[in-house]
Amino acid sequence: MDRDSHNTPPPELHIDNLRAIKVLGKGATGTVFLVYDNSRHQPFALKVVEKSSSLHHHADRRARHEISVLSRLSAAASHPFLPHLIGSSETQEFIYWAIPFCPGGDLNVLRYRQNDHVFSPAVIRFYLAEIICALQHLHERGIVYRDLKPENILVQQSGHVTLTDFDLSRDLVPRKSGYPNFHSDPEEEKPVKHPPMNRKITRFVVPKRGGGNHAFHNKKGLKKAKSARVSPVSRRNPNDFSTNERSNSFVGTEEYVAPEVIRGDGHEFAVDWWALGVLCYEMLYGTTPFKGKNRKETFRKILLAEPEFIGKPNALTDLIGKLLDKDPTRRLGYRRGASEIKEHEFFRGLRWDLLTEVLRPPFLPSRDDIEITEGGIDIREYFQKLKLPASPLWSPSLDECRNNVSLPEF
Ligand SMILES: Nc1ncnc2c1ncn2[C@@H]1O[C@H](COP(=O)(O)OP(=O)(O)OP(=O)(O)O)[C@@H](O)[C@H]1O
Repeated sequence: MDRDSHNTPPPELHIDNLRAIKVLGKGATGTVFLVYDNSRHQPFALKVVEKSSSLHHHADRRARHEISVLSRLSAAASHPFLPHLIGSSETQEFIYWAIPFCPGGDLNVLRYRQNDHVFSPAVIRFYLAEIICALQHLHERGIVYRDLKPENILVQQSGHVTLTDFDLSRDLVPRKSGYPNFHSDPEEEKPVKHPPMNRKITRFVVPKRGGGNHAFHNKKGLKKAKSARVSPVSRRNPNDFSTNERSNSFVGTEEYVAPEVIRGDGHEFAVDWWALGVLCYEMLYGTTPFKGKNRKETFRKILLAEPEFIGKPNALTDLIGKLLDKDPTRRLGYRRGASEIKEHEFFRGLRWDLLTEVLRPPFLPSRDDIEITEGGIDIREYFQKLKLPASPLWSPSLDECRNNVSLPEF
């Protein structure tokens, strides 16, 4: 996003005029605050990225990329299961933008609240249907999401879902005919080996061969990402940032990464359908299908192991199996995109056109979730305090720590 393409923020969206009610979450790049705006009489979520963050290379570029995706998504009528950009701005220190607040938390938190930490097939059907519609909307606009996981699926006040976090998304070139795809790239990537890493801290990119500022060579000459989580934006040189190349960057959250990404074959929209299969499996069984003791084992399983299903095969396990086809060209959704998945038996009888009309989604957030605290948090001060050496007089609240993961450099 260039500076001029920013939506001009309304004056009340200036960071110095905002007081946050609480920290909603912290991700690898940003801190998300709940902000109550008097003039709008409704709260919104404000994602704030520190430009100079020492933890994240090119945090500003990634933030701009996310804003630009959000503003594209908001340009025409916004999609009911995708966020729209309320406004964005920047100061010398921060880039920040506002999106609607989702009081229901994310699907991971919601799953943990269920008995046995799993959702019923009926609930899975509802959420999957909405996620498929959101992905379809992105794919039709040439955007591959690349970061589908329960933590990025938020529940709106209405109980419907919204996808969040677009900084790893990428533009692809549609095929001349049929479902959009990458142009094929004859150059093949070698498999990349990675040290073990925990799921919570695993979003990473291995750059396309020959590129990438943060790549380094290990003893075997294989490139590794220096940072645990470097977005594709930071990997691209300016000429790369166009839409006309197949991506060989390595992106995603370890347990959700598609086999073609690990193989370095270049990847396309089908990675989102793979991740949908993993998500569906996790919602059904409470664990992801290829989880190993460490990253190496997880990747080995992703490449070689078949998902294990418990009990009798049924429409849902059939759907998962077809989404988890290791060959992306045979994977459900590869040929005709979301339409192919919507036609699967698991969704038989579902009125896709009436999804938004469902008045009683499986879970409705309670209205009392928003407590407006006196005074609130001064956002600038919040970041300043983070820079101070740990003091017994001030420490982030549990809420503030919830998603605060440290990122090992390697
Ligand atoms: N609109 C929203 N409403 C409520 N909570 C939100 C909203 N947006 C984000 N959050 C919370 O903030 C957390 C971090 O947000 P987000 O995933 O966008 O940040 P990030 O830095 O890009 O994270 P990641 O590490 O996944 O890249 C989310 O997991 C979620 O808990």
